[in-house]
Amino acid sequence: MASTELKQYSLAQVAEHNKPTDVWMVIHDKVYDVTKFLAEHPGGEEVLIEYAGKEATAEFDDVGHSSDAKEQMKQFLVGELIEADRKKKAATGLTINKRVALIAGSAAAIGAGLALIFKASSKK
Ligand code: HEM
Repeated sequence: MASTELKQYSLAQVAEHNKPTDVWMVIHDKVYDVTKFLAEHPGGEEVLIEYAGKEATAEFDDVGHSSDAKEQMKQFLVGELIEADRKKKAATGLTINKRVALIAGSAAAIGAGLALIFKASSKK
């Protein structure tokens, strides 16, 4: 797998790169060193510095970055987050499980409701 070739970093290690002269950040569990990109970022260097050493996935996605931007960021990839620190993924997994549970629960409730209606109407 390609991802196993990437260097593994913890959030604590990424957090050490939190100065305007040394900016790392986490986007979708990947670790980026955007220090050399600061001055070129069309969205300005301030936002990148603000997220120096931090998780910036939600903010990156909120901007609705173009596919060009996503292509460009590959140049700054230095590694990926260690499995234990990938909170976002675990949370998404839970959300999907919850959704499935909700749908299954609703289906059961509708089924039970229909059964009651049938029972009631067959008594008449
Ligand atoms: C490696 C990481 C990043 C790359 C390569 C990147 C690249 C780009 C590019 C190419 C644009 C121009 C518009 C587009 O093509 O979508 C842009 C705009 C922008 N970016 Fe980023 N970006 C990165 C990270 C971030 C992060 C972490 C934030 C916020 C915390 C951010 C905030 C913005 C904003 C606010 C704009 C301006 C949008 C506008 O003016 O409409 N970017 N970025």
